Amino acid sequence: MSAALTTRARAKVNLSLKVLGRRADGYHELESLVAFAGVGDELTLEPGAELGLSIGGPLGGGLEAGERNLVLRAARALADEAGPLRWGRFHLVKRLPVASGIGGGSADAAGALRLLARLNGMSRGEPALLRAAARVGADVPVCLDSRARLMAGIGERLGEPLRLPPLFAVLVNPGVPVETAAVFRELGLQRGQDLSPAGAMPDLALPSVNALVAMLEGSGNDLEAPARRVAPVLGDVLAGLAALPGCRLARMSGSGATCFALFVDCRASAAAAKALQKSRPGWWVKATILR
Ligand SMILES: C[C@@](CO)(OP(=O)(O)O)[C@H](O)COP(=O)(O)OP(=O)(O)OC[C@H]1O[C@@H](n2ccc(N)nc2=O)[C@H](O)[C@@H]1O
Ligand SMILES: Nc1ncnc2c1ncn2[C@@H]1O[C@H](COP(=O)(O)OP(=O)(O)O)[C@@H](O)[C@H]1O
Repeated sequence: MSAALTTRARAKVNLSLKVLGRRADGYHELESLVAFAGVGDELTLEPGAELGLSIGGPLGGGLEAGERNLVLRAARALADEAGPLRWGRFHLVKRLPVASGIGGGSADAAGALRLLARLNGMSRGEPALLRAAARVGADVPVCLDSRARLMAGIGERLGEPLRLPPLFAVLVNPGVPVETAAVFRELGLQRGQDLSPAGAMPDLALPSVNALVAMLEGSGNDLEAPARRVAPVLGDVLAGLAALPGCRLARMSGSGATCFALFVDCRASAAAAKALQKSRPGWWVKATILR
C-alpha cells in the first residue's frame, strides 16, 4: 500500500476584482489580481480502492462529506476527464471559513486534483487536470498551483505567476456565510450586458509594496457594494479594519464576506489581528502573509 499524500489548500485573496460584464450563459466576466495566503486547509489522501472523504478541523462542523463536496466532485471530474484513476480516502482538516470569498472549497478541490495527479503520475500541466479544475468551479484553476497572478474570463484565463512582494495582511470573516451566486444576482446585470471591454491582460511589472498598494488604491472590488447589501455586517468589518493602526488598505475578497487589510509591516499586522480578535471574539481573524 502507498503512503498517504498531503497538501495545503491555501486561501485565495482577490486583491482587486473588476466585473467586465455578464455573458449570455449568466456567468460574469472578471479581471482579478489574485494572491494566496499562508493560512489554509489541509488535505490528505490515503490511497485505496474506494473513493471517500472525512472532515475534521475547527471549521469542518457544518460541512457535508458527501458527493456534493468539492473534494469528491474534483475526483469524479478528473476520472471523467482522464479515465480510471488510482484514488482512495481523503481527509480534510477545515480551517478556512466556508462560503466566504477566499475560495476554501476551490482550494480543497484543487488540492484533491494535485494529490490525484501525484498518485497517478500526471504532470501539473496535464490537459485533463486543467479541464477537471475548470469543470468543478470558476476559482479552481487559479488554485491549482496557488501562485499570485492575474485571472480573467470567469477564471479560465490565467496570467503568468507573479512574484509579489510579501504583503503583511489580516483576514477577517464575521461568521456570516455569503453565497457567491447571491452577490452576483444582487449586482443586477442583464445577460449579455457589457460594462467595459475585456482588454488584454495588463502586464504587471514586479512592483514594490508601495507601487502595489498605489495600484490597488486605484482599483477596487466591484462585488463589495452588492455584497454589503446582502450582508450589511461587511460595513463593520471594513470600518474595523481601516481603523487599525498601520492599515494601508482594507477591502473585501471575492464575493465576501471575508475582508483583508494590508499593513506596513508584520508587527502592525500581528498587533492589529490581536486587537481585533479581542474586540470581536466571534469573528475569524488571522494575521498572514499574502504572496
Ligand atoms: C467571485 C470569485 C472571485 O474569485 O470568488 P469567491 O467569492 O467565490 O471566492 C469567483 O469568481 C467565484 O468562483 P467560484 O466560487 O468557483 O464560483 P462557481 O462555483 O463556479 O460559481 C458559483 C455561482 O456564482 C456565479 N458566478 C461565478 C463566477 C463568475 N465569474 N460569474 C458568476 O456569475 C454563478 O451564478 C455560479 O453559479
Ligand atoms: N470542501 C469544501 N469546502 C468549502 N465549501 C465547500 C466544500 N465543498 C463544497 N462546498 C460548498 O461550496 C460553496 C463555496 O465554498 P467556498 O469555496 O468556501 O466559498 P467561496 O466560493 O465564497 O470562496 C459553499 O456553498 C460550500 O457549501
